[in-house]
Amino acid sequence: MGNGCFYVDRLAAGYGKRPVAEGLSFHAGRGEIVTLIGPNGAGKSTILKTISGGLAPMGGELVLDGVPMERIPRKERARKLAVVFTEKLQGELMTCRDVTAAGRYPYTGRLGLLSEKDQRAVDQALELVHGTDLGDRPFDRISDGQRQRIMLARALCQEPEMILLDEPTSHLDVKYKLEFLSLLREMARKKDLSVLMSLHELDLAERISDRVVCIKDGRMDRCGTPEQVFTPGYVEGLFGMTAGKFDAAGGSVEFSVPGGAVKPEDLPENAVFVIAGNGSGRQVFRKLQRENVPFVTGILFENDLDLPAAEALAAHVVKVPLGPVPEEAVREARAWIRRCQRVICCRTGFGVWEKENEDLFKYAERSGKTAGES
Ligand SMILES: Nc1ncnc2c1ncn2[C@@H]1O[C@H](COP(=O)(O)OP(=O)(O)OP(=O)(O)O)[C@@H](O)[C@H]1O
Repeated sequence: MGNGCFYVDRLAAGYGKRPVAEGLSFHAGRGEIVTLIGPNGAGKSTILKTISGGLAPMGGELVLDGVPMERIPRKERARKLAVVFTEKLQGELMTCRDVTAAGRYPYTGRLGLLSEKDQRAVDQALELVHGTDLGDRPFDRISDGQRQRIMLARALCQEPEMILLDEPTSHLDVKYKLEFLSLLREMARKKDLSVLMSLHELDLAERISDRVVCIKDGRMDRCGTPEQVFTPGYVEGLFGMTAGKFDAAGGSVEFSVPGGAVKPEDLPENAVFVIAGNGSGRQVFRKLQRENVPFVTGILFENDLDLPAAEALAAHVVKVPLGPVPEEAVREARAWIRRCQRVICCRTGFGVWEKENEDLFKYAERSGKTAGES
C-alpha cells in the first residue's frame, strides 16, 4: 500500500444499504496529489464524503498516518483533515476573514477565541490564496470563484495533513483554474500535504496529478500515474464517449469527424489535403472540422504532435513509423492529393527529415492545387 500518509483498502461507499462504489484501494502520500475522475454519477463525491467522515463507510478500511480513521478522535481528525466542499458552507453574515478563521476552530478553546498565532495563520492563508483584499467582504456577496479561494484559505489555515476537494475548479475561470491548481500543487509540496480531489477537467487532472483514480460502474477501473492512465483510447471508454476523442498526448478533447473515416473513392469533392507536422496542423484541422470540410493529411510520423488531432478529425491520415519514409506512403499521399480539390500547407519550412513532405508540396504546386491557399 506504499508509505502514503493516507490509504483506503477495499473501501465501499454509498447511501443506505446500496454501495455506489466498492473495492476501492489507493493511497495518497505526503506531498502528493491524487485525483478522482469518472463520468457523472460514478461516485466521486460519495467517495470524498465517505473519506471526510460525512458518510459512514460501507466496508473496507480508511487509514490516516497508520491509524484507522475511526480510531482518530474527532478533534484530532478535524485538525488533520481539511475539506473543501463549496456547497456546504452558506456563510451568511460572515466576512471572508470569519470563514477563513473557522479553519482555526480545531485549535481554539471552546469559545473559539483566536490567539495571535491563529490570527497570523488566517492572514497567511488569505495571502496565499490572494484573498487579503476580500477579508472584510461578506462571504455571501463574493463571486463563486472568490468563494472557492476563500474555502481553500480556510482549509490551509487549518494546517492539515490532508485536503479533500470536490471539483474545486468548477466555478473558476481559466486563469483562476490554473492559479488555483498551481497553488494547490505548491502547497502540497511545501507543506507536505496529501491532496485528494475530484476533477472534471481531464487535461488539468493529467497535468497536476501524481496519481489518477478512475471510477466507473461502481468500481475502480484504473489507478496509476497520468502516463499509465491516459493511454490512447482509454478516456473514450471510461466516459463511454461516442461523439469525440480525447487526445491523450495533448490532454484535449477533439470533436469527432462527421461520418468518420472514408475510402478514397468516397472522398467528397470539396476535400482538402493538409500538409502539416510538428504541431503546425492542429488549428487548421479544427477550422476545417468546424467548417465541415473533409480533409486528408500526411505524411505524419507516428509520434508527431499533429497526429492525435489528425486521427480524431481527418477522413484519412497517411502515417508512417519513425525512420525513412517508405515509397509506398509517398505514392499513397500523392494519390490522395490527386483526389482532393486543393492542398493547404501549414509548414513555413521543411526540416531535413521532411524531404518527402517538401516534395509533396512541390507536387501539389505543380498540380495547381495550392492556389488560393488559406
Ligand atoms: N444523498 C444521496 N442519497 C442517495 N443516492 C445519492 C445521494 N447523493 C448521490 N447519490 C447517488 O449516488 C451516485 C453517485 O453520485 P455522486 O454524486 O457521488 O457521483 P459523482 O461521480 O460525484 O458525479 P458528478 O460527476 O456528476 O458530480 C449517483 O447515482 C447519485 O444519484
